[in-house]
Amino acid sequence: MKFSANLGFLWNDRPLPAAIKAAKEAGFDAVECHWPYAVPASETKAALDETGLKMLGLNTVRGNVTIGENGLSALPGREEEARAAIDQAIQYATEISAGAIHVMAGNSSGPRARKAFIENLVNACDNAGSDITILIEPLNHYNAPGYFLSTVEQAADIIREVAKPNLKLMFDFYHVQIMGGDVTRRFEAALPHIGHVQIASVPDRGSPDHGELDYSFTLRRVRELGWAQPIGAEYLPANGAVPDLAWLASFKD
Ligand SMILES: O=C(O)C(=O)[C@@H](O)CO
Ligand SMILES: [Mg+2]
Repeated sequence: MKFSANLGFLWNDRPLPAAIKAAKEAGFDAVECHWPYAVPASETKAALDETGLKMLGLNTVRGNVTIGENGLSALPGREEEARAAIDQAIQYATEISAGAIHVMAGNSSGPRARKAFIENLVNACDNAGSDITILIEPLNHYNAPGYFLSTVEQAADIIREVAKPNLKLMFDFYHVQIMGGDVTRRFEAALPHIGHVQIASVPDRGSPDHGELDYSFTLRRVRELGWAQPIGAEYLPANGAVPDLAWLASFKD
């Protein structure tokens, strides 16, 4: 299997270009991040070019994080800000040839929120073009209480309704296990919609070699089902930002 280092959590104690180089030295096949915007895209691109790693994805900004905002795209009345966040992400992703943008929904619920989310996703898919995948990710209700999107089934409904070929599901096993479990069957059912896969141990969101999910089984099944893209290692290192990587050698090709 191939793995992508999620630099939102791994090596997040250093500037993004240095984190990209650390991921390369550690043997990752790709990288992904959360919010790279403080670093000029030219600097991120230079590190990607130097290491030969691809940036698989980045997120749209969350809004006012000091009051707990967690995305803008499913917030009725905030359409202008949501569009600006999507435009910003598309521009950055284009400059660094990133593969995907995770459009963050935000904390909301109900039909007006759904309508706003769908309209923003249509706009994101149309403006991103065919080289950039737009991702939506269900988040669990412990880490993201009140988040608009919490299950893969809800996300699949939205993907069907938006009906754009470049809209896909971010299937994060950590969140999916917490929100109902049965992860292997649900992965298989969602497979046609999946655009990226992420992992972490449950419930502590640590390295994927412990906890209630057995990734040596789960990832074997993921591979048997034909998934060949790098899997995002999105976990919280046990001792700060430098990750424990014993798991990587045992899971990698
Ligand atoms: O929290 C996650 O899981 C993610 O993948 C992030 O991109 C959302 O902040
Ligand atoms: Mg995730």
